[in-house]
Amino acid sequence: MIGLRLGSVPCIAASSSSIAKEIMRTQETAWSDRPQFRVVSYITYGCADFVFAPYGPHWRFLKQLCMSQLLGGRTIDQLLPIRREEVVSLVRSLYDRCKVGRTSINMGSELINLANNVISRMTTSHRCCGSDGEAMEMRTIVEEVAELMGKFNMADFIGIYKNWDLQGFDKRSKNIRQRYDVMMERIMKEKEASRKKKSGGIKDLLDILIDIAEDSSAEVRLSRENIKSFVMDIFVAGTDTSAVTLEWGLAELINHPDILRKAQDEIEAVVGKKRLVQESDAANLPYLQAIIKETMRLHPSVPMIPRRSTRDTKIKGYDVPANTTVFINLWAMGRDPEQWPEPLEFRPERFLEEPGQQLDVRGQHFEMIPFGSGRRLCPVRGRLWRCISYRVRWRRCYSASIGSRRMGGRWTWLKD
Ligand code: HEM
Repeated sequence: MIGLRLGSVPCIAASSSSIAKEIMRTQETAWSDRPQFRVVSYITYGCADFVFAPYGPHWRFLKQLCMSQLLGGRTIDQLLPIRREEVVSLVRSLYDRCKVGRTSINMGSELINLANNVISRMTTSHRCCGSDGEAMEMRTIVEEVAELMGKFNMADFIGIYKNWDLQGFDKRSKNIRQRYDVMMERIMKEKEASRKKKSGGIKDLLDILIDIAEDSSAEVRLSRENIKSFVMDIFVAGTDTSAVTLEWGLAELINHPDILRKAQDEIEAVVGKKRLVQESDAANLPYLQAIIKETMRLHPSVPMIPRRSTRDTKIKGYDVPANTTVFINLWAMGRDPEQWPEPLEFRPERFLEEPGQQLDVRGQHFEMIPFGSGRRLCPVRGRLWRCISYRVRWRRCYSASIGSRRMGGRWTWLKD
């Protein structure tokens, strides 16, 4: 654990599973808040969303909605056909392009499109990568938000910079929010008009949110800002994370043909060659699951989880004042030699063979918490993302022909 002061803000960098456990489990109630960064505050209508909502009654209400309705098992199951259609459409398009000898395909952008389309159709019933300008605008906004949120903003840490926009982040955030607001107003008005005309059918997440906002007996009335910022949450929290994980997984498989072969063998044995893998097959594909865990261990798509203390606490005997920001460093935890023998090796077998390493990723085993832990654990935690896609910081382009050759010239598990 390292305690430091970033400007005027006391911070802790936590890089071991025992400290993560102390913060996220033993002292959970003191550490369930998130730091209020300036860019985030602009973009989320003053933290009216879920991801950055202060820990309190509003967050609790949204959490309960997420678990019971918005991202609950029933909704996720009802929206399965959307995920399946998008995955099949990508696989067909890759296969067709390989067949006509297209030499290189940028898998990073294919996978981010896939993740965007799945999230967009589940949320608003519209594809994100359609030809219309609105779809592209949503994608651009999500990319800009993700980029801005990842930057170090001096105004968050150094008091004298609070009133100056030296890095131009305030201006950019206001511009993004304005564009997003115009677009969401249009989408919501269309949705409200279409809801008047038809009833019944499968509801997307925006339908569910509008239902709740119109429910006069609801414990908390959702405002328009709450709805817009929640939709933004789903896009920002759901697309890049899923896409990055999948792209790293592909990169590791291409670089480890023996592991790829084993995964193919498992799929051929369990699923056969006549159909595509389905979400429901996952439980019977332990080696594939181990590959995904190993990918998340080495390449967590959320490398640092930010939390904030709401009262004075003690961590490992040290006094930690209220309003301290902690960065839980999942990247370092996944590479900790104390926990992982040969930590830099990509070896999925460690999750199947080695005693004590049969970990799951739902926040109970602190050696590896890619979805976080405790009350603020990711509500999806491995349910939805399995079927979506990928993107990454380095090595953006992969050659589909290399992938195909490495798979023995056949897209065996991809082929319908
Ligand atoms: C590989 C995919 C994903 C990973 C690795 C991931 C990881 C995470 C992590 C580490 C957190 C912080 C947890 C904490 O503070 O303890 C989080 C929070 C969250 N994630 Fe995910 N996530 C993924 C996919 C998704 C998807 C697909 C969605 C939505 C459709 C989503 C929605 C959220 C939300 C709403 C929160 C905030 C929860 C809260 O603050 O109470 N995530 N996620």
